[in-house]
Amino acid sequence: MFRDFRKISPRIFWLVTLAATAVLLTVVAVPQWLSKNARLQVLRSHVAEIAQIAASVVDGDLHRQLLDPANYTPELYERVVAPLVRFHSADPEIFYVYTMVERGGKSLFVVDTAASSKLKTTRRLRPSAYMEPFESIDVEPDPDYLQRIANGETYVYPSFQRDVYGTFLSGHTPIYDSQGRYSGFVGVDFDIKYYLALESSFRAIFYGSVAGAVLIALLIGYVVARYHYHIQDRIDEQYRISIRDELTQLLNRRGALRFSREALAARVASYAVILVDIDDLKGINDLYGHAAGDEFIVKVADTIRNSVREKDICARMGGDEFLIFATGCDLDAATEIARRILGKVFSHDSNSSRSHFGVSIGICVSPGADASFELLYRQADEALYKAKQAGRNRFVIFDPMVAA
Ligand SMILES: Nc1nc2c(ncn2[C@@H]2O[C@H](COP(=O)(O)OP(=O)(O)OP(=O)(O)O)[C@@H](O)[C@H]2O)c(=O)[nH]1
Repeated sequence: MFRDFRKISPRIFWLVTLAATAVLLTVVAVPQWLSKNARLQVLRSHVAEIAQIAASVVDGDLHRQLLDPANYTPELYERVVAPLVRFHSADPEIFYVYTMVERGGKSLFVVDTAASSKLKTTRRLRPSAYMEPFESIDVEPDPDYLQRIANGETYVYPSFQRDVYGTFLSGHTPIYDSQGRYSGFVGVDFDIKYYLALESSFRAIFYGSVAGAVLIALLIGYVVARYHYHIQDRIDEQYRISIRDELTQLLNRRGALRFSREALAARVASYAVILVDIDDLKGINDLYGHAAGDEFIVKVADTIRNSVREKDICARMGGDEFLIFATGCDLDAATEIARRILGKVFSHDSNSSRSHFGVSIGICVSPGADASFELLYRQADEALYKAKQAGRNRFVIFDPMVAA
């Protein structure tokens, strides 16, 4: 039973498994990829909202004053950063919270909550100094982003960016003073580890789906390969039946023709066709019954099979006629086969109305590789006819001189 389960067509198994894997992985991976992007967009919206809330707690007038280094005092710095520190302490998932101003196309840090001793965080943060220039490592994806912020847009990077402080998804929102004038902007940074932690459960789902897809593909491959094997096995079986004679299990006429032509294609030095015909089978049937006739047919078939080499083709061509098609068989060898068969099947018939149980044989040997099956068969049949004419229970070799 277990062995039976292993009967599959290996080539079909791998082909179908690979095709099913490709289809299923596409079905699994494309939505996963799309939803991963969608989740990043959700995170970007979240970062934008946090940046907007952070901007709303900053006193725009004080921040505007601090933009001029001439106004800088530690007290003013503390007053500007204090509400952001409270905000940041309330949401420790945010990595950095700071404000900036643009000077000559570059961003400079103004205040940074990391610089305050009042910030409640467990992280080790690296504070930026007042008016320290911002250095990005990655290329800015949107070179006009400072302009867009100045125009009132909340700008969130398309994806995570590396700078000298780490790898962050950053959002920036403009700050306005009480007269509605643009007065720098707030920045909030979310660390990539925060994102990876959020993504870890989705990654587990992704790998689970991929493993599931591969398993299903293997199962589909197995079922199809098993079915293919089963169908092929049945076709082979039908073919085996279609070229065999049921009674004797020798090849039938169709099988004999096919294998003889294959043997002729090998173009060996000589071929022999030996036709064996039962003597007076009608008499055996009439006197002893059809079953006895069958029994004698089977006996002749077994004798023929045991009198030739394994590679020689043996067939029952019709009711009482048999064919031996032997490759690389000269006249001496063909004659020896005929003698052997005659000796083994002959016996006297005790009933006086019949003389014997036996066969007659016609032999035709073709020297050379250019033999034609039809011609050899016809000539062997002529020789067989002569054997019958001469009194049966004998073999006759086809003689081209006599035939001519
Ligand atoms: N028992 C049996 N008889 C068959 C079978 N096939 C054909 N026969 C019979 O074999 C006989 C062949 O008759 P013929 O061709 O005249 O040949 P024969 O009686 O053997 O006489 P000769 O060949 O001239 O010696 C017929 O009576 C068929 O009915 C079979 O499968 N089983």
